[in-house]
Amino acid sequence: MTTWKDNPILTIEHLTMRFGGLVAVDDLSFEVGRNDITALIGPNGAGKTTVFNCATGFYKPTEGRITMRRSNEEEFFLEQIPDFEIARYARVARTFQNIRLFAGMTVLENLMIAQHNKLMKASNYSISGIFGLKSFLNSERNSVEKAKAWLERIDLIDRADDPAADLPYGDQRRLEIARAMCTDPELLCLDEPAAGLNPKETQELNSLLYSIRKLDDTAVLLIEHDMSMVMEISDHVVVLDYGVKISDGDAEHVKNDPAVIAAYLGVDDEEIADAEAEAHFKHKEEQTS
Ligand SMILES: Nc1ncnc2c1ncn2[C@@H]1O[C@H](COP(=O)(O)OP(=O)(O)OP(=O)(O)O)[C@@H](O)[C@H]1O
Repeated sequence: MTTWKDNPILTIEHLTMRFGGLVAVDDLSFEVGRNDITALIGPNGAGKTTVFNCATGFYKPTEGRITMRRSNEEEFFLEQIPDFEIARYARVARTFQNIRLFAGMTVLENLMIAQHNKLMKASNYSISGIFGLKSFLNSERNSVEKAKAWLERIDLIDRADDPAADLPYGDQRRLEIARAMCTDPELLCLDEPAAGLNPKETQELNSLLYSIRKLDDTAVLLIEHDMSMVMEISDHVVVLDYGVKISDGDAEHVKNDPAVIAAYLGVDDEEIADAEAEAHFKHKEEQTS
């Protein structure tokens, strides 16, 4: 079995991001495996979204290197290139914490618009599309087919012509992922994909992520607070606290790492149990006095 160290698609080295006096990410290094689902976890404000924003061109890091290695062996230093090049050439796609579908467009149109760049190229960036240029028509047909195939996969083909805003929340989340997948990414970055989902929707999301890893050769990097989901689906987990990496390994390793337990709870279970017993005792004493 290969690991993230043997075959990384993304390598983050000494990444630091400062906002004035605040160090949001502090000398962070880790790898994302090409065949893995990798989770970036940590308490609120740990710096997870800042890492995503640096890797996808929304922020220019203060220091550090972020190397994306495509399957054709091309390398891109993501900290140096603009966000549209990261998506188009380095093939990194992302979703955000809040849903960003085009609510008034149909479900199918949302997947078509993700393929806009390809269609523009086929039209030679001119009005050739209007005159029915063959290359444009072929490209348009392929885009519709791809969009429909994704709707089949996420079980929304029957809702293709409905406005995206009419879908239940869990379906909107999966549609966003399908939209990102329509850009043919090699690395898919998902910011809290399970937030707000019920257990059934979380299971549907997990199946989708497993299938993306297996069928699409796309690595998945996700930020998530739902620990049971993270521990179930992740091959690799990286834990941040106050911008610093405190643990890095498989789910089993991270789950049992005292540094992680302390970061999430502040204190260990025994101390919590003792404190609860003491509070209970005091309460009883107050009642009897
Ligand atoms: N644009 C910004 N300007 C100033 N401070 C920022 C900016 N973006 C993030 N921060 C700060 O950087 C720190 C890390 O924030 P970040 O959003 O990356 O954390 P997070 O781990 O994603 O948190 P959460 O789980 O709550 O989403 C926080 O203290 C946050 O306030």
